[in-house]
Amino acid sequence: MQRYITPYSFSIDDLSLNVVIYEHINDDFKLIDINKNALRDEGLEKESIIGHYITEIFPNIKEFGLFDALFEVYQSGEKKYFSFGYYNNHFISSWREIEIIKLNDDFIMVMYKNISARKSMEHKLTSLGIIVDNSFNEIYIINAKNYTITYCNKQAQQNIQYSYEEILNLHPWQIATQVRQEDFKKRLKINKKFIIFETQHQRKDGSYYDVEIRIQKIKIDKEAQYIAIVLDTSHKKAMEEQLSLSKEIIENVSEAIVVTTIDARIIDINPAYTRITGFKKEQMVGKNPSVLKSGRHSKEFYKEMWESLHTKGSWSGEIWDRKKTGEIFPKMLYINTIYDRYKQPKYYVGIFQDITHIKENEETLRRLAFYDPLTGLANRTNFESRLEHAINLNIRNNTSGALLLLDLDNFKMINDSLGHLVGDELLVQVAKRLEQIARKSDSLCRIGGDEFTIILSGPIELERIHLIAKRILKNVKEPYHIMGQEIFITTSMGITLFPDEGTHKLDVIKNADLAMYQAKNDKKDSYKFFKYEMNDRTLNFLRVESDLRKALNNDEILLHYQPKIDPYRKKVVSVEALVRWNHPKKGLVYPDEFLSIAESSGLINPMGEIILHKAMSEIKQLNEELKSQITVAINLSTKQFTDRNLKKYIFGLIKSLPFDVNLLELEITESLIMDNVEHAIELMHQFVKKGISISIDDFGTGYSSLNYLKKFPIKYLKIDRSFVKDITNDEDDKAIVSAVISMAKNLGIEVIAEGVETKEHEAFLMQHECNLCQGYYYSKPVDLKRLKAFILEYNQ
Ligand SMILES: Nc1nc2c(ncn2[C@@H]2O[C@H](COP(=O)(O)O[C@H]3[C@@H](O)[C@H](n4cnc5c(=O)[nH]c(N)nc54)O[C@@H]3COP(=O)(O)O)[C@@H](O)[C@H]2O)c(=O)[nH]1
Repeated sequence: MQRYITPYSFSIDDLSLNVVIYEHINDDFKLIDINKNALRDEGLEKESIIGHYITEIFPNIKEFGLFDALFEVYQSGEKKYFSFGYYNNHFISSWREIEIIKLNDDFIMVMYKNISARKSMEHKLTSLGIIVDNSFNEIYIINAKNYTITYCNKQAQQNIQYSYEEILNLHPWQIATQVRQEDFKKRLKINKKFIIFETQHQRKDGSYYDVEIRIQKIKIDKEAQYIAIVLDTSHKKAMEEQLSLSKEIIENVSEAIVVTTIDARIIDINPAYTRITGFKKEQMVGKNPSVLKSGRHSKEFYKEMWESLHTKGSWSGEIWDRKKTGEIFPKMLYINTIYDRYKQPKYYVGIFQDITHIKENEETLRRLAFYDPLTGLANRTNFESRLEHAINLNIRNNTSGALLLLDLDNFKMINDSLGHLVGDELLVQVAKRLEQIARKSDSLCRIGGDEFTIILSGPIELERIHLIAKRILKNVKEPYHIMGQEIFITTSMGITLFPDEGTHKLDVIKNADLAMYQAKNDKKDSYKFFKYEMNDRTLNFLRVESDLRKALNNDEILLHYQPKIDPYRKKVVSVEALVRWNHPKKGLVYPDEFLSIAESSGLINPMGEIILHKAMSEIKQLNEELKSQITVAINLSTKQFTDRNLKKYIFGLIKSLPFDVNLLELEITESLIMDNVEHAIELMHQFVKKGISISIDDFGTGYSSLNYLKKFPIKYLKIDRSFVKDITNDEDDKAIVSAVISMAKNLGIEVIAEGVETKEHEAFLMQHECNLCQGYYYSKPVDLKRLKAFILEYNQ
């Protein structure tokens, strides 16, 4: 008999809901009745559960809150609705929506429906919403009728930088701004499942990014909508561009590139690889790069390469390989390992360059560093190291070697007159002749313009050295036929023995140099053995002499002029020509450094002629330009004065230039006259007769003989600057200078004071009626241009 009473007049089996009746007994709920729907839904047999407690039927019932809910309703009598997820093994397997009603006595009615399907749909929709919202793609829903955007996800807002509300006010073509409105609509109208196209989206700030848009027509709530899924492809595009750039670079670089698997099978090569080796891609793919092996390297070489690849992941070095033609060539190879994402070696990439030309250049540079490009002989650097080696060898073997240093005589003249091409060819031919004389074990070098050396390796006897030296002189002076001309040249040679006369290369070279200069100065076309008497002073003398010889030909001799002043009229009346040497290496050289050498080597005569010619023509030009009558005083040295040609030369110049003889003054020293008084007086008279003035230079430093002075036809007497220097404070100098001035006056000789450096000097000299003054107080010796400027300013 049914003991519970439901609110319904019909049986619980007639209810469409699932119904279960429990009775509260012993703090548990015993299942009293269950309707058919519930049995079917739960898949239960009525007999197996009737009379069982709920905690027996659902052992984990307390976990779902149902037990507590039953108890609550039992105690309060109040109806209770709630839903719960029923789960097994922690997974919700089904959902129930429940109404619990207290019946009569201790009975409780539970009505419920299985809402799993609805719950699952709700869950799906929520998940989809989350997915859509959080998708990395921009997602838009567009109304198919008016093309307004009705939805966009977060990514869309983030990418185009508009707010959700702002986007809802936009049309798709206001975002994909490069697609015109009509085109956009046209594309959507094409009856396809979905359309895909690439364009760009414009952000709110006006900037663009690449996108791929997929649009599909769907129905939402029976309304036609477009769903647009937009993928930001800017990274992809950039990667594509990067890739295509990399590919382009690989295809076009001049370096060969080869990619191999880790077991060294070629998988790719670039066009430069084919260009360099001659092998095409199809011939190389699958092969081991070692097919190019030249056979030049040892097994150890390759072993080391692989070891480096395995331990360091890279190798680089020069390697010789073979081209398809069989030709062996050097290459600079860099191999690197490419690793996969698990840091495992995956490929090797080899990059190489054909360095044949670099090797050739290195060889050329090596040759240039050690060999003379014109003759192919060893150059100075090479010579010095060979000499050092030869000295050491002879020291070890207790033998003697010899160094022969040759300098061609008057080579410069040939070079200058016949041109450098002839000069070069002459050097080449001289080198060839010397090569024929030197033995294989001797070392022939060209150490400078026209300087050659031969190192005769020891042991060598003196007799043989003489023999070789004579052969050299003989062979060198044989005529040369160059560019249709017959040319003659001789050489001067210095010889020294080593280690006997020097154990250091520089000493040996210096000795040979000294001997060579000696040969050149004594008699060209000769050789000289070094002697210890040839010391540094000699060498300097010989060098200066040799350089001076060149200076005369090279127009290195020039003149400076120092004005002589009439202090009463404040006028430049005369100038003294003072020689200077514009040395190609040392710059301006003063007479103290070269005059005595010029004198003792006899070069003073040709140099004196240059000075006379320059001084007279330059002052003639100056007088013409300034319309002046300035006298030029030219110094004459003893050797010049005794030169028979001097008079002829000066008279010749006066005539040929022509030069106003009244403006020419010759300065000679007392000592010059005293060397040969009769000749001097005779010559002076001849000059004076012609109209030339004579002045006595450095008066007071030599004989200062008044007796003689009376006999000399001189116009001026120059008081040496050593007396003038102290005239303002040295009583002796004061006395000497005033005496000389008055004495000269008595003899009708005018006085010029040298070394006037101060106003006081000038004042003293004027007080004693000195005629002319010369010195730094007015002007130092200056070049012609500055002299002109000085005269213009001073004579104003
Ligand atoms: N045979 C030739 N001898 C020449 C020629 N040119 C110059 N010389 C002689 O060389 C000596 C040195 O001359 P230089 O170095 O040119 O010196 C001259 C002046 O610079 C110097 N001088 C002139 N004024 C002063 C001064 O106020 N103070 C000072 N400390 N030095 C001064 O004196 C030299 C000129 O001397 P001098 O000839 O005696 O007037 C010198 O002996 C020259 O003669 C040449 O072409 N041929």
